[in-house]
Amino acid sequence: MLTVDGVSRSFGGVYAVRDVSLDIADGEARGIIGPNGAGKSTLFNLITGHLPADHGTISMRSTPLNRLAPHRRAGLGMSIVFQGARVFRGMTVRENVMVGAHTRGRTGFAAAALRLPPHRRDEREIARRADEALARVGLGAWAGHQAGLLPLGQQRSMQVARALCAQPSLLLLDEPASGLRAAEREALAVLIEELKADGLTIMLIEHDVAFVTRLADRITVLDLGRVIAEGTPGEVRADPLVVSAYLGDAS
Ligand SMILES: Nc1ncnc2c1ncn2[C@@H]1O[C@H](COP(=O)(O)OP(=O)(O)OP(=O)(O)O)[C@@H](O)[C@H]1O
Repeated sequence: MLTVDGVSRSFGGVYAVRDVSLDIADGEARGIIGPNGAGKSTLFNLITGHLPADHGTISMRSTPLNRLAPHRRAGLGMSIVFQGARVFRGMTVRENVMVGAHTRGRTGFAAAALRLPPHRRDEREIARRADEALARVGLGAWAGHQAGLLPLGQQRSMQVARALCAQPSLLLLDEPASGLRAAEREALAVLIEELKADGLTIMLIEHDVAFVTRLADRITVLDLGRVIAEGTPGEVRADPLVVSAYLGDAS
């Protein structure tokens, strides 16, 4: 599905991501863990095209991505839920989700967010897709409600629906469980399991090792921008390098 080959990115001479290579199989759930500042979010931004790489190549289903802008990559089936993704609180849940489809539609994300006049036919189709995505994450009944009224856990599901509205084959989730209470985490974990069962390929950045261990087929561990370990959750947790760099007492 996705191949990252020797990718590096530095800021002011300091590597945020250094010579990282990954191969994500179709239908795989890949966890990305590592201490603060390890380069996890930067890696996602390199994959989505929100940041250009200094070196290396990224390809999706053998299509080289390096020269493609984020919306072109989205068009190839890649969708991201950013860390702390924005909720338009005064808009309805459906409208919040429709914003996601505009990354693939003719009208842009900004126009959607500002509610500029869209193309009508596009708009009907996008509303239909948004309702489908909302039903998929269990928020069908909330479509017409103001997004700001949703509890945090359901706002997170709404953001997943926003990403699903673009009909991705690869879904990137950057710390989707952060700030959620135990019951909300559990609901999100079940949703991610269901999406995986539907055949979606998933990349998941998460600090909560138990959460990522439960969901990931394989885990990649970053430290100081480099991959220091990769394997099944069991292999990674047993790796002495990982224990000293990251897991510490949590292992
Ligand atoms: N736009 C930027 N400008 C300058 N430095 C940056 C930028 N983005 C990231 N960095 C630096 O790159 C390194 C990696 O940051 P990144 O946010 O990718 O780590 P992370 O593993 O996602 O961390 P966290 O778990 O805290 O979210 C850090 O040292 C960070 O300060």
